[in-house]
Amino acid sequence: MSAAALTLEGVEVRFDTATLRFDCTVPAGRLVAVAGASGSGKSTLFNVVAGFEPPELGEVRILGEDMAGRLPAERPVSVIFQENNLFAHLDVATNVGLGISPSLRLGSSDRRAIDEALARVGLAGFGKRLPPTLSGGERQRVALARALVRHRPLLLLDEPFAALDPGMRAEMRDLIGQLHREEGNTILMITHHADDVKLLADSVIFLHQGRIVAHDDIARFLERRDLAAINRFLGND
Ligand SMILES: Nc1ncnc2c1ncn2[C@@H]1O[C@H](COP(=O)(O)OP(=O)(O)OP(=O)(O)O)[C@@H](O)[C@H]1O
Repeated sequence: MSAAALTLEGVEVRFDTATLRFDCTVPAGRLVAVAGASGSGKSTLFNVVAGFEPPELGEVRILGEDMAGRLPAERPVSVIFQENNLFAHLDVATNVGLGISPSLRLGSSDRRAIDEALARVGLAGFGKRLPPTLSGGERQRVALARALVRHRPLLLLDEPFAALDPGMRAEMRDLIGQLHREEGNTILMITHHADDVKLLADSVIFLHQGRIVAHDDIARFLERRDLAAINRFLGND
């Protein structure tokens, strides 16, 4: 049997005012929405997986490997945040190149890979532009291109559409769906929008007060009526 993309086993994070506990197994190749009210623990879950928040207890495994002691840069993970994923003073191609080589030692095949990734996200010819001259949607697509050249098996998207208008949201959603189908990677995506869940995710991790209270295939999740927090999220009466 192939290893799960992600396993959280007895993971516990303690803050002054909250203790969060996570247990879940995400099979490889899924596009999982991570949802829940503000303060339910979504960002903390991502921080634990990416290595920014070492848990007090428990084990984080990615593709079967224990991540204990592995720094964020050493984990097979890429993260895209809501905003500020790019260095404003570096052009688009250089920002993407950082995904290949943090010291920017780039050969000609690397430059081809950068151009190819920009083309895949619909930004062919944007290489020399500086991030402040791009729209919010374009900047997020540059961040996606950088994730593409990294080829990490696990991609964490922390509300990647939050700063975008509805038209750009829909475009980004389509692009992420398409790239996920092409790459066959595993994606976890935090969202506050039921539409993103319905249109993009194949399964859902739903958090409530620092616990994963549901982890369902999308069809089962949309039928749930047993938890008030999920009803609120889905807009059920
Ligand atoms: N560094 C920290 N120090 C103390 N408490 C924290 C810290 N980070 C998170 N918490 C607490 O942990 C809980 C979960 O926070 P978290 O940011 O993970 O929620 P969230 O679901 O991502 O919220 P939002 O949707 O508002 O971003 C909250 O009670 C929060 O106050």
